[in-house]
Amino acid sequence: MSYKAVQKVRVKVPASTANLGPGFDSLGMALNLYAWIDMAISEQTTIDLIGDQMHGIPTDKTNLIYKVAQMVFQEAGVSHPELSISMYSDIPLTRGLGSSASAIVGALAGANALIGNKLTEYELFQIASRLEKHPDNVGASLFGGIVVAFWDGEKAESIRIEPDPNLEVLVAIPAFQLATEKARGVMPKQVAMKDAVFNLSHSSLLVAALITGNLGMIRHAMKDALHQPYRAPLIPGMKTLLEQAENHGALGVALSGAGPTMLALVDQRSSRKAELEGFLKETLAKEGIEAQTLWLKPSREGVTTTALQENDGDLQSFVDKEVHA
Ligand SMILES: Nc1ncnc2c1ncn2[C@@H]1O[C@H](COP(=O)(O)OP(=O)(O)OP(=O)(O)O)[C@@H](O)[C@H]1O
Ligand SMILES: N[C@@H](CCO)C(=O)O
Repeated sequence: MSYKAVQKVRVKVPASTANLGPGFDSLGMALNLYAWIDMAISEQTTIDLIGDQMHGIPTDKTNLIYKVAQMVFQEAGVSHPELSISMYSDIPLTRGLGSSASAIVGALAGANALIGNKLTEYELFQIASRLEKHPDNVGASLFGGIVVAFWDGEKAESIRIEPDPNLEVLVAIPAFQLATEKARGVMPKQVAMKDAVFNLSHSSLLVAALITGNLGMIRHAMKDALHQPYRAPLIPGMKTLLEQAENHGALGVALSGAGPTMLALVDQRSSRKAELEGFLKETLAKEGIEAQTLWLKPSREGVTTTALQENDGDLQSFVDKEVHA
């Protein structure tokens, strides 16, 4: 991490999947699907959103990235009211792949780089958790790998786990959006003790399986009684996928974050990948849901920043040359 203030910075931030089934609001994994943000201190604020992914995102000072950057400056006791911001993202919005967390973490890291990293990663994690109100997506986007975390309303703590090298991730991204707020709204305010114990034991077992590389245990551990049963009616086909994907080659299956994306963990050595992908797509199609499938890997790296020089190209040309190369 650089401690020298820079004029212009390029941020690369990974997508993330939260919960991994039983770890509601406490487990997250960074994925190798990325967003990029260029940020510079400027005379006048401009916000340039590149690509098809960003429909509906404001381009004035109400923009989340602008607002989060200002929080960093305020926390560090500096004033930079005008910023030039460009963003490009391959992370679909409002689908359960942590788009809001990527925007928050990207903005925190970018603004912090512009002021010579005055805030620590731990401080950024506190701000990010406060903003998202849960630490799972932001922890994964910030630290990379698999993150086990809590946020108690005041502070967040986390430990990062190195993902097993054989872990691969298949996501099925439905063509409709589901806001986290809506998917949290269907959950009960109180849960039965037996469901709490169910999740404690399964989440703990899942963490142990991920740490020890016991991939065969994932099918037993990746079960949830706290949020998926309530969210299933919002995603037709989800119940069938949860019940049957393991019979088609998945190590385990879960709703990704607040959905609607469905996620399967897969051993990359599996010979049944095509079968699993077909099963996910066909199950959703039977319910009239068109879904895009993507094969991903855990992203070992969290958010990174690179100082840009005057003559470095803009984000659009970087995306054309490097991302879509
Ligand atoms: N680059 C961005 N700039 C500004 N706002 C963004 C950006 N990306 C996401 N958002 C905001 O975050 C909202 C999506 O957040 P939401 O928590 O509902 O879904 P998600 O983060 O994609 O999924 P999940 O949290 O379930 O993984 C968008 O509707 C938008 O308001
Ligand atoms: N843990 C969160 C992730 C979505 O932002 C949830 O499931 O609501």
